Amino acid sequence: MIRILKGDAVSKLDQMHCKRIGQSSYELMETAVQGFIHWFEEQKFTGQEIFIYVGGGNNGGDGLGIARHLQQRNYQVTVVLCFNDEADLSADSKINFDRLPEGVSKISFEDFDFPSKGIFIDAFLGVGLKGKLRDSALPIVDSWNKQQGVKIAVDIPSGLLSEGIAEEKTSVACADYTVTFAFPKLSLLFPENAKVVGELVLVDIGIADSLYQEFESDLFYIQKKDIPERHRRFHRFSHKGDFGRILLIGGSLGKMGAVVLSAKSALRTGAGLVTCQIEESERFIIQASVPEAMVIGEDLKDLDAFDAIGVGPGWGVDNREKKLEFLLKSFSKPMVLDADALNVLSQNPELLSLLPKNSILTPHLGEFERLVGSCVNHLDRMGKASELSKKYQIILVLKGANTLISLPDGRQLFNSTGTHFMATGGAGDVLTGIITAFLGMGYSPENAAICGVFHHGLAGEYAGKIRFQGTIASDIIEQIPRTFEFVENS
Ligand SMILES: NC(=O)C1=CN([C@@H]2O[C@H](COP(=O)(O)OP(=O)(O)OC[C@H]3O[C@@H](n4cnc5c(N)ncnc54)[C@H](O)[C@@H]3O)[C@@H](O)[C@H]2O)[C@H](O)CC1
Ligand SMILES: [K+]
Repeated sequence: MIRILKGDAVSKLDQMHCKRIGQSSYELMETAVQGFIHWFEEQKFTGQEIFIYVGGGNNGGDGLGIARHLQQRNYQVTVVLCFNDEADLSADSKINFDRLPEGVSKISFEDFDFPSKGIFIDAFLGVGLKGKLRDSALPIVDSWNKQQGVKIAVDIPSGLLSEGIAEEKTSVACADYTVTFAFPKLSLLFPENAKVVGELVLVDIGIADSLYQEFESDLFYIQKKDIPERHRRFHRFSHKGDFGRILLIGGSLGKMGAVVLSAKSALRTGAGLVTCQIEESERFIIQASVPEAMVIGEDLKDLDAFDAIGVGPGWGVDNREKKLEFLLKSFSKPMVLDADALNVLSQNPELLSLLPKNSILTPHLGEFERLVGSCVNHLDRMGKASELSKKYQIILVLKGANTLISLPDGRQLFNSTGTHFMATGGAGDVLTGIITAFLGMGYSPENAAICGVFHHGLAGEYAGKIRFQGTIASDIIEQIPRTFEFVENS
């Protein structure tokens, strides 16, 4: 799994990589440029003029290389020079500046009349930005933000710090896409920055995973290649018991759909036997909509028969405190707590210390803040999530665009799958079903959380490609089986 590095570690990583494999820093820049071009061509943005804002550092160097490659592919390219003097260019940028073909138009920012439409590429400032934008840079960012057309940031939107938050008042060049190199810079993963980052694209520039291990960082980025090794293998003689007996506790009058969604998701993930514990009066709803699931209408006294328990979807909070306390005291294996189970915990924080070790809590931002108090921003949220995980030795899955998993040992993992089309009622209940199913199959809680968020996000992406903003939670469930095919076979 790649680590998310901070501060000067980024340039150190580049240097070590170049030294180890005998590559020059210019060749590394060229790899980054070619990765960008590969992605760009796949997008089929055709028939428009391209304007590339270039700064004096290596981010600008990337932009100049991109200009050369695009011109060679017959695009009409203009580079907007956002530096004072050629002499100020970094060494690698100078090479790309000198290699600009005749066909690329060059114009200095001062002489640049704003065109009305085009494709805009921001290679003004990258991770070399220090502190707040200088006044001299403000008009450049302002002009960028007034342009009309597709906007693509190279590595990071100009003006955004690698670990910073774009507050309302800070000046940042907003992008529709950010094509980042090697690993996502931390700030690209913050929900507060979503509107300036746009869609996040990661370009691999060939830095070995093993090199990342030499850097201290508790932050990681989960990708597809990290998943198959975490899957449990089953064999010809595996029976439904091997795939886990799970219990889902939830639902209340008018909110039975939540348990239905969790149960279906668990079954589509591969759970062997699913039992739903619900109010007796609502039994018919489950039996009619998920015939594969069993139903228990009274409180169970003996929970030992179950491999995993998921509690909370649609449960309601009235009179649940004693039930949750009983559950936490009677089941010693890690369990999944979501939705109203989390709300009951927030109202009765003394129950937190009863949580079985490595239990998985899956709050959305609102549920999380009810648990820990309000947070100033995502950095603050990350800190509080980590504290809670360590204090109670639990796994926190903070749901959002890049769902964050906090582990009891302090590691924090960002997920890479998902789409805004998943912002729909019931998507969280689906995740509960998936994670509980993985736990029941004998996955370690850490792997159940990692595989759970990855498959859930991927199923959402597939559903979103078919249903767009009409995506509903049931569409996500339908796509779960396909995610296994993709992860294992491609
Ligand atoms: N491994 C990789 O990810 C690779 C990244 N590459 C690209 O290189 C940049 C980082 O390049 P660097 O030269 O270190 O810095 P920048 O170009 O981002 O910025 C330097 C530029 O910024 C000016 N500046 C600094 N602070 C401010 C400020 N507060 N206000 C205004 N201007 C400021 C400074 O004067 C310089 O002119 C990385 O992002 C990638 O795009 C490589 O291509 C290879 C691999
Ligand atoms: K940039």
